[in-house]
Amino acid sequence: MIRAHELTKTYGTRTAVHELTFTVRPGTVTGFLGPNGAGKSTTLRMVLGLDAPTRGHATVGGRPYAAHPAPLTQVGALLEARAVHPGRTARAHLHALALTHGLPRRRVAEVLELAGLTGVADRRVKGFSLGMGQRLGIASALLGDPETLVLDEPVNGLDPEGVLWIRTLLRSLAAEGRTVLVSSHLMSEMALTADHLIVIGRGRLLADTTVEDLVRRSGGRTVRVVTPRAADLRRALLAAHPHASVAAEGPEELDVRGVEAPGIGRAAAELAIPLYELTPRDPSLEQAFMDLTRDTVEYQGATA
Ligand SMILES: Nc1ncnc2c1ncn2[C@@H]1O[C@H](COP(=O)(O)OP(=O)(O)OP(=O)(O)O)[C@@H](O)[C@H]1O
Repeated sequence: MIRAHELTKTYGTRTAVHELTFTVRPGTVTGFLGPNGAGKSTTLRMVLGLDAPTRGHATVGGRPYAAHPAPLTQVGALLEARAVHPGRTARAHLHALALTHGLPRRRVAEVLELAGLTGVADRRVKGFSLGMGQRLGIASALLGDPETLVLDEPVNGLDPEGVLWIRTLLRSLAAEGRTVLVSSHLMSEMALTADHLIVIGRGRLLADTTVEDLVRRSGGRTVRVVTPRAADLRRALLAAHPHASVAAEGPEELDVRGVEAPGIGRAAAELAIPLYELTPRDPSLEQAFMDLTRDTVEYQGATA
């Protein structure tokens, strides 16, 4: 379990994290989401005792990270910055880590296997691709068989196979009852990996909820309709369903909210209006995320 209570970090006059309070529960993957510069890394660094909060506090397994006698067996962490000696092999790096933390040597072979690095274990880390480096970071995080995992942008630089591997790994670690907190700026990735989401923007909490709830809040399902008589169908739908919203997306295209596909089909049939397409659409989670964080994005592009 991770708890943050009114966690705040200021740099001079700039507030990077503002009174964040949240709980990350065991047995689930919790996604920590926010646009670039939202304060995710700063928050994770405070949770891991690498940055001192200006105010507030965070605990992991009931104590501040630094108060654990053997932190690596409590919390495994992958942060964006890699601190691996480039001249060392992956195996040597993990051995050194195991040795300094009093962990059994046999664990090294286990985590190399778990991270899919057995075949390259005796190569020097400086020759590793970004994806192999991420795998080594995750192997290091798992070395102490920790109850809690904190991973900052773990899928960065991974190929699709690597992304799938991380997703499956995180879900199985959570299924074993561990606490898994994973940050990302990619909503689509989190939707496939996380059960629960904590969303921040400009250092403030924007949502602490499930993926389904976020979809519901973003307005629910719509139906795309393509018909040569869009204007007639729009009038008929609005007359029969005054609370529906029917937006013209083009001369032959409607976006209907508040009437399900069968209702639209029946209304069209009654007026003998031909339908070329009737497609229920779930709101894109990416859209839900953008709606939520729109006002907090630091660097907006022309299309934002
Ligand atoms: N050491 C520092 N000194 C001054 N400002 C900092 C420092 N570290 C972070 N910040 C600022 O704090 C804010 C939050 O940064 P942080 O790296 O935590 O965001 P993030 O959500 O992890 O972003 P990204 O997805 O881009 O990694 C940013 O505006 C950043 O410029």
